Amino acid sequence: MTPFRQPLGQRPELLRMAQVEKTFHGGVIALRNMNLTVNEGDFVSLLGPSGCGKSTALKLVTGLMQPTSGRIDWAGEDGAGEKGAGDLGVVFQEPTLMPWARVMDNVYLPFRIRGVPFAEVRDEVLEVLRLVGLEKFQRAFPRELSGGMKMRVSIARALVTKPRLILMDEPFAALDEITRFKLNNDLLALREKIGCTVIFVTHSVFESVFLSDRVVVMAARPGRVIEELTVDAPYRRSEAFRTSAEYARYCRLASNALHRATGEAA
Ligand SMILES: Nc1ncnc2c1ncn2[C@@H]1O[C@H](COP(=O)(O)OP(=O)(O)OP(=O)(O)O)[C@@H](O)[C@H]1O
Repeated sequence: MTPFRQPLGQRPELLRMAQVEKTFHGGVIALRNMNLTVNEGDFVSLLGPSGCGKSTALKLVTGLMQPTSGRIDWAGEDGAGEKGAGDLGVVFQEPTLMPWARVMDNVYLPFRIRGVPFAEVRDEVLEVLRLVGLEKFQRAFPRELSGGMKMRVSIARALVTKPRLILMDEPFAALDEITRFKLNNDLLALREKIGCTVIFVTHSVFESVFLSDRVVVMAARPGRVIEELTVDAPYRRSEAFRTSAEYARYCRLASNALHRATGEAA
């Protein structure tokens, strides 16, 4: 059984942040005593007010930025291990595509960086484009695509290497509401097919509840986790879930937690 089909309490641990602190030059304490465990198959949203350190937490998980103190440990490593490039896929708010390259070449990029010839991974590139619904646009250039389509390319590029963990930093924040709903639905369908683990940063209570099985609420100054809400509603979630009393109840709980987080920061 893929881990995300297992009950939350029974999934193997993937990643643990323990008492992580990040202080930037100039003395800004972005995170202090940040504790978070992510298990294989989890869809975890980091929800919190602006400046509470959500993006900093993601950057620390990538290993491109180091904590000032505390530990970030990965299952199966002794704690000091470097992440293999195939272990992480990252999607940002801006799709950050190469404008001069066709869709298929943008998606091929993570392999090209590793020196893998296109012929060897052509099938993987086309398969992931099919999964995000863009197989007909494989030869298009980014300028020919809508904002939502560019984001799909960015997601395809993050998924093409089949990473253990996908990090998403407000990927849909710049999109209109209808496109955002559609991409939320499609992201869950993709997860259903691929079974990946996701850490998803968002400001949106509605988005976090719709997507996640765990909503982790953070407070600012200093940034840290203050509450966690388990969304115990079955996947695959549909429009019926989006309009259900159950969804409204979870949104109310998450919204109250966010108010407490903001109140703590005031
Ligand atoms: N490179 C940096 N140098 C100094 N301060 C920084 C740096 N990066 C982030 N910060 C500060 O650290 C704090 C946390 O920033 P971060 O971007 O992680 O928050 P966030 O929750 O993702 O915010 P938002 O939701 O607005 O994107 C903020 O006060 C920010 O100004």
